Amino acid sequence: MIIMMNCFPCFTSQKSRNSPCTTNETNENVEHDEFRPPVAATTKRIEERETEQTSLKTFNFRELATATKNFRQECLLGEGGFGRVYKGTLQSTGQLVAVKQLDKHGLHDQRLLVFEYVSGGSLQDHLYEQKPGQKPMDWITRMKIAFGAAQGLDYLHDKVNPPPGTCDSLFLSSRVMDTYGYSAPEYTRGDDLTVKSDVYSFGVVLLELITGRRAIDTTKSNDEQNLVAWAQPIFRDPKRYPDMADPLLRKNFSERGLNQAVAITSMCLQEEPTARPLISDVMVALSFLSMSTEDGIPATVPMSSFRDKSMSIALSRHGSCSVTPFCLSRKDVNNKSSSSSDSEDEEEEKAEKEEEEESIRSKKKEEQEETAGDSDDGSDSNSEKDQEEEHSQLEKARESSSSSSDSGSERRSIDETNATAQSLKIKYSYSSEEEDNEKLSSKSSSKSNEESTFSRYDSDRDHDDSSRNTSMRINSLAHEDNEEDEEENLETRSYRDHDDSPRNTSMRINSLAHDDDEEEEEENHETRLEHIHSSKTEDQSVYSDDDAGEASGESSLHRIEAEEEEHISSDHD
Ligand SMILES: Nc1ncnc2c1ncn2[C@@H]1O[C@H](COP(=O)(O)OP(=O)(O)OP(=O)(O)O)[C@@H](O)[C@H]1O
Repeated sequence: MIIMMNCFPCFTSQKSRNSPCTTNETNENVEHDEFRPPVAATTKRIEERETEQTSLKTFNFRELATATKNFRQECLLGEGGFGRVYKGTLQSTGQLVAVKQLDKHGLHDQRLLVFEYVSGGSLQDHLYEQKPGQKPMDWITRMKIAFGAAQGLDYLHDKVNPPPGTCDSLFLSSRVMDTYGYSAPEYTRGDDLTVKSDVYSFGVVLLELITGRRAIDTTKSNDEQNLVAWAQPIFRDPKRYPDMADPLLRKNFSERGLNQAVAITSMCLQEEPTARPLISDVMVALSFLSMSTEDGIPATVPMSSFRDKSMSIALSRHGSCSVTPFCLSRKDVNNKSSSSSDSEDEEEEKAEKEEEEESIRSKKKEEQEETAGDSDDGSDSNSEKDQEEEHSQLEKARESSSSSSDSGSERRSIDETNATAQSLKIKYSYSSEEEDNEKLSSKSSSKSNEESTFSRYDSDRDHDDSSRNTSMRINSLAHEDNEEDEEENLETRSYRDHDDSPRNTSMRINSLAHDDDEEEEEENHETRLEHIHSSKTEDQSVYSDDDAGEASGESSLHRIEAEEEEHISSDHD
């Protein structure tokens, strides 16, 4: 973490800067695409070694002094919060390095950190200090940089041994102090720093990329000097997201891509560390946002890509995930005018309403099951009573939702949304087309009179001839432990709910009718995702269940079972 945060603002370009400290310019063309662990140095160890886990290398002081010509002024690259950074050439290998000399007057002793030399300048140079005639950095490049940075942080959080957080606290605290504008609120509160503190700092960098504004800019008016403070009210008002974009982009980005990037940023910058996403999920989301597409609209993100479902739900609110009820298809996005936000608002309000309703139903079901467990008799009459209660609760939720949407101002904040999203656990299961069609047809006749969440998808299906439609249903579940039992209960409940229309707790997406292009793209994403997740455990691997279905050439039915934890519905109690 410590090392890589300093590497974030740097990336390579083909041309190198000439420096008297450069003795072997051919090394400038070192391949940087692939992430490699940083190199660290300390004067306390004189032997050079490689460990199996991290490939950490140590150097002796003499070697680094020679490389930097005894830390000569002409080798000075710049100075940061830690101290000065010198360019050097390792005599043994000829490799170019940047040697950061931690401030001698601080409490760091004589510590040096060694980085691969990055020849293209810093992110700040490219974002804020463009040379005359230099083109502003485009949207996709910004997303690629964010993706690369997330990969680096993911490596440090998940793969390096020892992971960040085991470093000595003195070092950590100095570093954080010097990165004012990037430090997480828990640091100011004096709380422990965790990997989620890094996620916050990453969020600040992401916000810089989106807005083209510095984390701290004292040249701006008081209320705009601190970037995060400036952005927080905007995070709560999605209509204003497009206003956040760097004006230098001249609106050359898809609105959906921007909305998703802002949504991710907003999650990273949550006040409460536990509400922030895992960097691995941020990385996956950015892997999609950084893909160039013909129409400039980012790919839809398969929900199963994420370890924590809060990310998929947050993205789905901005029209991304391919299997969520709230997302828009590419066709929909194309049909939307870039500035229109009314229909998006409606979509979001509808999604919020559905979420609230689902939450109430789920809670009710849990209670019903508990009651059924306590007493064997009288469950029918109880269930009727419960259903009446449920109905009235749903009505209340609808009323409050519609009154807030009428006022147009009482929008749920992103923070609240994320908190709700955070508590949703979603599981997937797949079955064959035959089986699914059977289930779907028996349900379709009893489809709720209630306004369908999935009407958009249904209509897509109606206009699509493809036999490879992907179907999905979302059902609410009360318990997580015994999946098989639940599966049966789920089906029973699901059918009963249809009979009880319009209080239909079973939500279905009958079609995510992909056109051929999207189908192809989906495949590409799957490949990429598999790559990203290759180091994850088997049960986290993506699409493992899908493979069987695809092998038989059948479309698969994705069933999402959403379980809401008790605290979600506490709002409605
Ligand atoms: N690996 C590197 N390759 C090339 N230049 C580098 C490298 N690391 C740092 N520099 C340059 O050295 C200067 C100081 O870097 P440093 O990392 O100390 O700055 P910073 O990111 O502002 O510091 P801090 O992390 O303490 O906030 C920067 O201008 C940066 O461009």
